[in-house]
Amino acid sequence: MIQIKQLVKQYSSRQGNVIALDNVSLNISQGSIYGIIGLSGAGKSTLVRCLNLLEKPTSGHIIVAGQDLTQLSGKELRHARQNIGMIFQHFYLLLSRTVEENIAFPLEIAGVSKKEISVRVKELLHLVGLEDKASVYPAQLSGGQKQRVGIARALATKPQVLLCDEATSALDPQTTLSILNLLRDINQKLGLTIVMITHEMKVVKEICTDVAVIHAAHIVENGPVESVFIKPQSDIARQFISTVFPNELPADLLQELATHKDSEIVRIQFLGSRASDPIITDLLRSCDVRANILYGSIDHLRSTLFGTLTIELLGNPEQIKTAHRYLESRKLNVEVIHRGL
Ligand SMILES: Nc1ncnc2c1ncn2[C@@H]1O[C@H](COP(=O)(O)OP(=O)(O)OP(=O)(O)O)[C@@H](O)[C@H]1O
Repeated sequence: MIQIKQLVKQYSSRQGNVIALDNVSLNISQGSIYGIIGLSGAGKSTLVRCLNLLEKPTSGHIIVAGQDLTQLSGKELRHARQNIGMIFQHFYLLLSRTVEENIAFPLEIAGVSKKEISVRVKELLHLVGLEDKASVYPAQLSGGQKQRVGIARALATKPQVLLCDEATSALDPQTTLSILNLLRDINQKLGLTIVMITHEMKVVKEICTDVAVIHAAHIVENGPVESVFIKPQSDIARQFISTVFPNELPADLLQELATHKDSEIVRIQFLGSRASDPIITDLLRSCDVRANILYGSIDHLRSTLFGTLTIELLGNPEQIKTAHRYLESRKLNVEVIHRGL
């Protein structure tokens, strides 16, 4: 649905040139919820603004639904943008207009008839659960309700793509979850492609199907969320994952464990139904090793269970090797944290 090809964005200022995006390429498939995560200054906002050409790329191509936006004239671009809705951290609602007038705004600009606008606004109010707020002003709404209006307004022209720039960053955790659930429902109901720009891994964990990690103007890794969580390739991805699945052992415990002989500390990760398997009992029954459980957690990655278990395997090198082979035969991801053989 969206292809980003060799995108470069350079800003020039008195202090010199800043390369905000350096040769960024990504494919975002139709119907996905694609998270783009990075620290402050990584280039996320620049990327999302380039996606609908609010920011003109220095070079590269943005292809949305087969159309290269970088090649369009002003008029063609305005038309193409109707296919790309956008919501923002600070909502940007028109304060002098009621909820229904805010939602109607893009339809008025698109020249839709009053009768059609009225029907469409009712549908949208229903979609975001704000039927009873049609005539109130933004000042009378909570943050979550304001974002619902933002979503309804963004969907007014029936876009195929919704860009979300830190859409839940101004909301409390409970409201964040309700907005994320709404976005997931809309993605499923309408087959909408959603791009979520965020600095919070919990957003990715809750609803994204795919994720790209952006760092210092580069995409450092990307792929289906499960693959990135199970086998992160970069330190920055590992750091983000540890904010939602903490798995670090206390340093003093690690130091003490490091003095053990004939021991290996491993982290085992499992997805889906494997999370409920009695792995440790099976391991101890099948292999002649002892196991010391150090840390375990289990939570959801979207709707799939994702578990982490850190254990110390105790035995001679041959016994530990056999234990590894056994865990691998169970299709578990095993990472060695320390080897004291
Ligand atoms: N208009 C501009 N002029 C000059 N430099 C800019 C401009 N906009 C962004 N930058 C620089 O480009 C880099 C990327 O900024 P960007 O706002 O895209 O990052 P971000 O990941 O969205 O960060 P944040 O989460 O803090 O908004 C930063 O070094 C920033 O200082």
